[in-house]
Amino acid sequence: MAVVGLSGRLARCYCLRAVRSSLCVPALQLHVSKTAMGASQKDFESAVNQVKLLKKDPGNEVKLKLYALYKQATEGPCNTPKPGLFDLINKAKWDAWNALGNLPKETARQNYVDLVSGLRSSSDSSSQVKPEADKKQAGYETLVITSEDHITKIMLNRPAKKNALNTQMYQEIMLALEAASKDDSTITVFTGSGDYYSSGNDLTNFTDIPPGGVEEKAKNGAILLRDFVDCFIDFPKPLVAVVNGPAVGISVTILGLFDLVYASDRATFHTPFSHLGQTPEGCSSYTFPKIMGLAKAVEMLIFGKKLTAGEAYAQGLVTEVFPDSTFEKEVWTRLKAYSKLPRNAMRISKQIIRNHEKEKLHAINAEESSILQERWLSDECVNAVMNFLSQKAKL
Ligand SMILES: CCCC/C=C/CC(=O)SCCNC(=O)CCNC(=O)[C@H](O)C(C)(C)COP(=O)(O)OP(=O)(O)OC[C@H]1O[C@@H](n2cnc3c(N)ncnc32)[C@H](O)[C@@H]1OP(=O)(O)O
Repeated sequence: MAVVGLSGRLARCYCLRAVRSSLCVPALQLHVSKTAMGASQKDFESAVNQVKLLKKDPGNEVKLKLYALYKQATEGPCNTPKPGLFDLINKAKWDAWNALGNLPKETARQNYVDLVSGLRSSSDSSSQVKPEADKKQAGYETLVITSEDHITKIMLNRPAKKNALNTQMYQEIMLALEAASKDDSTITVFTGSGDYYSSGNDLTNFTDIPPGGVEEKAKNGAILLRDFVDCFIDFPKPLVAVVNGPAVGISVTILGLFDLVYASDRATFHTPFSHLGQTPEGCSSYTFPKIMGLAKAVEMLIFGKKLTAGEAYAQGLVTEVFPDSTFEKEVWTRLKAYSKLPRNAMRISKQIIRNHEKEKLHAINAEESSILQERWLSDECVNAVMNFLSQKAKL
């Protein structure tokens, strides 16, 4: 899939269209092996046909699962080369298949049959009221995604690395946002697992140099950054950050694109771009001065002043601060009440509030990404990253 080289927005549209079409019951485009024998094979073939007749689209997660089980059942364990980082669709499919490891073909066949049977019964009873059970969505490695009470919660889940955003996490977040924009939820919530909200960009992202060298690496990084931030600019539903602990770098800057930011009093907000030889992203060069005034934005974005939750609240970046001891309880009670508000009214209100700035934000995002592409090649940035990686420096 040719994502690289297309402009960010076009690439994202292309990519999301491709998710929808290429994951659309992929197993059905392949031939069923006629060599495997037995009743289970017959059930399997029948299940493959039944997928075509489902009344309701089962969603990308389930389609990925079906794809993986189909491949495992017909070809065995995944032994094809891993697609490139930016080949999002094929990588998602490869990851799903590869995650099945050495699952025997017979078991994969059976699991496929069971999954289709479950889908058929839920499809047949789709007019019934669905239970609001907390459901962890499969297929994500760096995120835990649950849907409950009309809230989709996207939890950054690399606590041992302080939820640093590696390339896979950026890509999974984009897929999760696309899915959340279409699901039944009324609001979408980001939070972190463990003691940090997020330590920002994973600095080891800079170490994996492609054959085209550091220039290609920087170019790919700028495309990824632009696509990632575009997803937040375009997200149609109310977006809430539940900032459970310290937040650094890009996890802070994109807060300017959120609709509500709730913070524990343990949270801090740090954008040490100059220290890292880098420059602001996430549209913060525009949103921060607008939110907090030029003087305070400069202190954060140029001089890297770390704000406490109370300071961030005083400057308008945070909606409300809660004591850490009661943070989860108070915030989720509030969000559950909000999630019962009429969905369309909230979505349309968000559009009215945000739409007239969208084009401007996309342009700012493009400019910030392209400036960073140059910065990542500078000695200032390379030295700062090397210092962190060689454990000579921390924030
Ligand atoms: C492609 C899009 C690019 C967009 C660009 C965005 C710009 C930014 O986001 S700039 C911000 C970058 N972030 C940092 O510079 C933070 C670096 N981390 C630290 O300074 C410290 O780890 C910390 C202050 C966040 C936490 O210190 P603490 O002593 O409490 O914990 P550690 O032992 O350092 O961390 C545990 C573990 O996690 C690893 N880690 C933490 N943050 C990052 C990170 N951002 N990138 C890579 N790895 C990180 C840390 O190395 C430790 O790993 P080990 O246990 O393996 O040693």
